[in-house]
Amino acid sequence: MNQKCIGVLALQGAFIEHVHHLERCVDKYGLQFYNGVTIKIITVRTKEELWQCDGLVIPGGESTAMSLIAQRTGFYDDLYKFVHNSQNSIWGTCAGLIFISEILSNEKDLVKTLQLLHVKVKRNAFGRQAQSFTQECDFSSFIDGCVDFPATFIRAPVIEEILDNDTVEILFRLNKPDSPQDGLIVAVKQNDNVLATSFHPELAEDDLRFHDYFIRHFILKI
Ligand SMILES: NC(=O)CC[C@H](N)C(=O)O
Repeated sequence: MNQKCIGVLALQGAFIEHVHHLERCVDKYGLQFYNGVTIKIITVRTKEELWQCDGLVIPGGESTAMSLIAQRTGFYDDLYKFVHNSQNSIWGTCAGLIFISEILSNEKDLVKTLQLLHVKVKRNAFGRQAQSFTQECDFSSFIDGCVDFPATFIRAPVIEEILDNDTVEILFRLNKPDSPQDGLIVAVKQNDNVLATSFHPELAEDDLRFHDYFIRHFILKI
């Protein structure tokens, strides 16, 4: 059977919102638009669940807690192996982005990252919870016609530096004229299997465009 399984890491954080968005993509677009491929969505807490997957979404939450739980439960090594296999597709959002990154520029000792994405990341780069915001972003350079995506940033990280320009491509820089945040890198991809966003597309109510993009381009490669 032509099936792909997408796991959402459920150790900690905002995983259920990703599950719901992915399930709604499957209900809405499904076989007809996904080249006849059946997509199965599962939550991942164990090695057995992980190794069934073709792709893994690592959600937002708290990267310190996520990495600690992964280490304490002995899951870190499997996660490391899984994400470093280029056959698998990985999407990190917010804390998930931090967890997959190679280097942190601040609070380094608090997170043991998976060292997958060749970038340097700054945690909590926009300040505290109170400085969280939602901004309409034009993603049409990589998602057809998507000129008005409501991207929510919650104690979000930014990508301070791309460490390998051959593999990492900047997808989006913040467009905030007259603000010190203008031009900050908040979405990248690495090769054709790793996606990372500072913001939370799973919190865009009734907007499935980002999850559909992940399924099409990273899981199905269409
Ligand atoms: N919304 C989020 O995922 C916040 C990330 C959190 N600030 C961290 O460092 O892990």
